[in-house]
Amino acid sequence: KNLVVFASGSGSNFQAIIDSIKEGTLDAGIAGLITDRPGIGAIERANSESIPVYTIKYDTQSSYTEQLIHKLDEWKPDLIILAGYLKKIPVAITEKYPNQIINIHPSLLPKYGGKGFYGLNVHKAVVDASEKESGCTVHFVNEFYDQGDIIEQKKVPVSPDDTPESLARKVLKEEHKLLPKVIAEILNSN
Ligand SMILES: N[C@@H]1O[C@H](COP(=O)(O)O)[C@@H](O)[C@H]1O
Repeated sequence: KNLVVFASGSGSNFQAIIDSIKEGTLDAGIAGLITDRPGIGAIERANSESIPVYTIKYDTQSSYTEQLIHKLDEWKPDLIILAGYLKKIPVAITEKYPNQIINIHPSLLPKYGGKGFYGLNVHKAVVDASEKESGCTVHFVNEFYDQGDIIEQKKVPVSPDDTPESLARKVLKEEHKLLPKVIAEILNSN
């Protein structure tokens, strides 16, 4: 089974997928990594595994869509994974790959999701609201940020002395377990 991963940052979730394949807990291959910016940690991880990388040359929305259609036609994914990818997926792609695109988000959606909620500011909002628990969510991707059907969530307790940084570390640890697990479940159910 063929995976295509999208990332915009350090790529630790991408690495969790690579490690699960190496450990044999995920029976799949990674056809390629798509990024919207150069020089990120995810690209270094791909290079050390000789995984092909495509960096989008973003000028117009239509060329963005065309580049994605072209690359995905070439790499023929069975499943597309957004692992810390910040740019919106065009509706032409979500319609072409219904229930074949998943995203991981570092909160218990629908809380603290949507435009503007990404990275550390999610955890800052959780701590500022004195939430007792947070967590992470894997969901299908549709044309609205973080609003596709929820597939699975993992809860993480928030302790009174948690900072956004310490909470982010706790949640990221659970993300690295949840994402490969959900990918395996989807591939096994197809
Ligand atoms: N969408 C969010 O962005 C962060 C990316 O981390 P990494 O996978 O690039 O290390 C993760 O917390 C993920 O949930």
